[in-house]
Amino acid sequence: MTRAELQALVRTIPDFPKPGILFRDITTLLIDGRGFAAAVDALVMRARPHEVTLVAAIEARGFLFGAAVARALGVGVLPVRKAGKLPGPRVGIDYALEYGTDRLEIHEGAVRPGDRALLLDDLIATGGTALATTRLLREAGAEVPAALFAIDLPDLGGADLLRAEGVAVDSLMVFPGH
Ligand SMILES: O=P(O)(O)OC[C@H]1O[C@H](OP(=O)(O)OP(=O)(O)O)[C@H](O)[C@@H]1O
Ligand SMILES: Nc1ncnc2[nH]cnc12
Repeated sequence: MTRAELQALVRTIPDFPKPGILFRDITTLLIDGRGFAAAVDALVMRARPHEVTLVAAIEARGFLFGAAVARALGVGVLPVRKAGKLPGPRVGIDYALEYGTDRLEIHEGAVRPGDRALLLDDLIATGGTALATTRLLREAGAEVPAALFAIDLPDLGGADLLRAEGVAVDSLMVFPGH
């Protein structure tokens, strides 16, 4: 499947969840068996050279790709969760979103010293989520050599911010504009 074919499976919905936001909806891609398989396969291909020991997937849409990619790589998947979901002792970080603020958490001890974590999410916009997750994982003792996204919104600058932190960033689809 070409990049254009994959891109055609993403629906754009204006003014969701707030006026002025062009929401890139991946549910249409997910329910298309060929599209989902093509996206996962392409993410796995990009992930392999980084030789990661763990996939860190960000709640909620990141879980969908993260678990599939981790299984294909033969490594574990670390759910990076929104505040209040994890039952045990946890470490967390607050961050700003394109449309609000939030907090992400992982369990204490979820990362082993020397782990090479691949950050995985459906989309990068301002980069607030990915940057906060990178810092959280690094503070917990992991290296974060690379981050992969199904979609990059380059005009919001998130991918460049993450690269400036020393993370290799790649994505399957690029949507210019907001
Ligand atoms: O680059 P940023 O500006 O930080 O935005 C990207 C994040 O926003 C969306 O998640 P959202 O918080 O809407 O949560 P969801 O996956 O639970 O829908 C998306 O899935 C990314 O995680
Ligand atoms: N424009 C957008 N579309 C879908 N998810 C997003 N997360 C942050 N910005 C987004």
